[in-house]
Amino acid sequence: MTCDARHRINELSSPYDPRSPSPASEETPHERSARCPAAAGDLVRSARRLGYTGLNITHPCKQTVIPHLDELSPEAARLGAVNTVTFDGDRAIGHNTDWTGFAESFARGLPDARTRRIVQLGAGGAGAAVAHALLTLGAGQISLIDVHPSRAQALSAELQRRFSHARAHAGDAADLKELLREADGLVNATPTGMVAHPGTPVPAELLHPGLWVADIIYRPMRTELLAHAADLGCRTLNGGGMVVFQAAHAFRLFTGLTPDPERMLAHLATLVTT
Ligand SMILES: NC(=O)C1=CN([C@@H]2O[C@H](COP(=O)(O)OP(=O)(O)OC[C@H]3O[C@@H](n4cnc5c(N)ncnc54)[C@H](O)[C@@H]3O)[C@@H](O)[C@H]2O)C=CC1
Ligand SMILES: O=C1C[C@@](O)(C(=O)O)C[C@@H](O)[C@@H]1O
Repeated sequence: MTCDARHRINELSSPYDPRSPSPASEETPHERSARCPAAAGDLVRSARRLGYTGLNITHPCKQTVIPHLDELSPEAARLGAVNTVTFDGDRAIGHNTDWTGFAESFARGLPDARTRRIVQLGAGGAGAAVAHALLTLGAGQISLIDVHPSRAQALSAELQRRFSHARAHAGDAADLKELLREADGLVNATPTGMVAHPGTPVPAELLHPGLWVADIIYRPMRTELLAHAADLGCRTLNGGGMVVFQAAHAFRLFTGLTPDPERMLAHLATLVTT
């Protein structure tokens, strides 16, 4: 759930924090993002009281919401991140459909891609879900690179514990050229390339036609990285599939119904036109 949606819920229920110095509508974006994690528990309680069936949770609340839940699905517990909450009577249950969303998108979009060695940029929340999906699908080894090396090291240590020591390691940005030369695929799980953060996280000259390249950014669908990769003849996967399938899986949890992903993908294409 976005902060704006949360504001709407707060307007319907009692204010979540009477000590708040300024009404939500007057907050700066910085103030708003600073209070989001702290408000997660109040939000879950308000939504339950108002009769919501469930919620989607987004950055930066996917971890901070966990202490306010009664139960986690096994995968949400393993990942330590929740993007979907369902209510079952009085119980709030946390799920993670980011990783299943990426897994389904990857399996459909690059069905026979070699996954012996993969380089992944970005070891944040979405990066954790993507790496978990790739290793669950059978990837041999993932090299994680992040501008904050400690994040790549922490995620790699978690993946080693969850899968095996040999299947994840934290790489150094200085070794990117070498790592890509040996790799079957590259995944961008950083914000670099978004409309708000233009550019590419990998210089075009480091790409080669033997790589498949996946980007989880979906605004724009064709990032600079994907454009360079496609020009070289690489197989590419955009972020539209992940966002659609994580939503489809959440919808199934909320309603018990399986939505039509083709229709959702077509609809997304009309919404994201850049
Ligand atoms: N398709 C989808 O359904 C989804 C897509 N996303 C996309 O994934 C992006 C990342 O989201 P989160 O993981 O939640 O953000 P985050 O802020 O938790 O993690 C991003 C990570 O990337 C690192 N980073 C930034 N620039 C880098 C660079 N040039 N090279 C290496 N590392 C770099 C940061 O240090 C950080 O650790 C978002 O900006 C969004 O575009 C996120 C969630 C779902
Ligand atoms: O991170 C995201 C994106 C999202 O917040 C959205 O705005 O569509 C929905 C979340 O379920 C997902 O995990």
